[in-house]
Amino acid sequence: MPRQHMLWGFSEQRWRQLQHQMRVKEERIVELETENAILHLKLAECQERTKRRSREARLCALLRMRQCHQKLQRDVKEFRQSFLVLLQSYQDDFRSCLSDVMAAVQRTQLSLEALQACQSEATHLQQRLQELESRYYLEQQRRRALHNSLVELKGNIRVHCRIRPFLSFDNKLDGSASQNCPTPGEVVHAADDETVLVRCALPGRPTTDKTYSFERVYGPAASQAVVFEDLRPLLISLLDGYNVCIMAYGQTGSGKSYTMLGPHSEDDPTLLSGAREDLGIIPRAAEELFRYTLWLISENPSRSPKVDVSIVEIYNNNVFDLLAKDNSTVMSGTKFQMVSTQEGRSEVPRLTCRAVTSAVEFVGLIHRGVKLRVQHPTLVHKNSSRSHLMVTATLTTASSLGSTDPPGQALARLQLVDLAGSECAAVSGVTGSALKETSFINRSLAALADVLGALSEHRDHIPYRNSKLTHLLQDSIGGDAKLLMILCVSPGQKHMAETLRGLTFGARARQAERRAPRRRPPSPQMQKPGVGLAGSRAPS
Ligand SMILES: Nc1ncnc2c1ncn2[C@@H]1O[C@H](COP(=O)(O)OP(=O)(O)OP(=O)(O)O)[C@@H](O)[C@H]1O
Repeated sequence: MPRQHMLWGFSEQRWRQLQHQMRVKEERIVELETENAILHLKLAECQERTKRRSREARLCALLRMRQCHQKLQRDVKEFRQSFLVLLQSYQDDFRSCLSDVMAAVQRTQLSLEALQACQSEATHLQQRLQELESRYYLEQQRRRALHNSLVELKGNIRVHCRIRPFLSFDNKLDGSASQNCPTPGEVVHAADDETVLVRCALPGRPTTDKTYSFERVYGPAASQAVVFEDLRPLLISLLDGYNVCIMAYGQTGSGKSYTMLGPHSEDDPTLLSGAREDLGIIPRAAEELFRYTLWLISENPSRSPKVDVSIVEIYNNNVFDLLAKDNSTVMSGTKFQMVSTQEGRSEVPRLTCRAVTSAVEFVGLIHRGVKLRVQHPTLVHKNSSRSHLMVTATLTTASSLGSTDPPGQALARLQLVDLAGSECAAVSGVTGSALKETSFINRSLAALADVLGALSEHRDHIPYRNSKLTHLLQDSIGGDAKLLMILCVSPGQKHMAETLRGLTFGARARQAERRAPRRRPPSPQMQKPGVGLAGSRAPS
């Protein structure tokens, strides 16, 4: 080496120095290699640790995943179970709903069948109804014909006789009581429902019995209701288009006003306030008339039946409009002339005619009219009516819009008449102007007797125009109009002469028959079924 280093020019020292340095370097290399080995070792350890940790982490993750999986499995299982339960309940619900629906469908099916059965039944019933309606119409025609034949058989002019009770004023007048009578002084009796018996006992002569027959005879105990019930069927003729007249005839104090109106006096007219059972024919007929109008409306609402009322009194052969009269001055009312229309009807032009909508309103008008009626006290009784009272109710149909009926068609007329008393001036004790009244009364009643006589003899000329009374009654006591006369009779001996006259008058009147029906031809509207009064079924 020394040679070498000498060759290269290094000194020994330098050589040594380099050698030292080399050794140091080698040592350092060893050191570094050791360190490197250590580091390698550490690295290997780290790597090992890292591997182990990552393995552990993976294991943990796997474990967690497994746990999750297991939990999920459990959840799925639970969910499945609850789903199954739910499904089961849904299925149950569905089954029950299905059975409900099926039941409902079945029920609907049954209902449908029932409905179809009902529909066919309804169709059948409708056909039946139509059949019945046409049969009803035919029956209705027959009923009308039968009812009319019945009324005609009984007589278009009928007489009912009513014997009033023996009253205190009869006693005062009657000094000549018959010993043969059950009640002293009472000589007129109802022998039966159709016969009046008058026991005639004249001084110095043997007692003789006279009998008179009428369609109906009422004794003193007969109530107002019984009297009305017997004439009610006659009012039904109004519905068939016939004019009807009900009049009370009889001597002064025999009970005409009582029968027609009810008990009343000038100071206390109980027409409105009196007991129901005391009501006379006029208020009862008013109720009946409105019962008919209600019934007509129920049959055919488009017909709107209407009732117009006029009230007149015939005093001294003059016609006075009681609805136009001034309350304070009794005789200040207008006198009316009568005319005959082209159709031959008797009418009083400009007569007040009030439309009434109820029986109460109707009776209210009569109440007002009756208060204005002329009355004078007579020896027989203090409230003697000195005029004929005539209440006329005209039934019309005021057809409403759309109805086929002609508007305002007059269908029938009801006349209710309370005649003034027939009397013998000597018995009633009237003088002066009252005597003149008596003469007018008797003359008009004689004219009535003439008309009835002419009718009974079937004369061609009926003297309606001989008095205002008969002229006004022309439409009600001729042709096919129905007249019912209530012959009122006092039972006392004192009135016997007048009673016998009245009974003879009544017996003659009942023979008054028309020769052949002269009914005015029914209007087209009256021929239709269910239209107009003629086509109506009479209420029971
Ligand atoms: N059936 C009867 N029951 C009870 N009282 C009666 C009956 N009929 C009449 N009267 C009574 O007899 C009296 C006379 O009756 P009403 O006034 O009715 O007679 P009238 O015939 O109308 O008389 P006039 O013609 O004079 O007016 C009255 O007091 C009345 O109350």
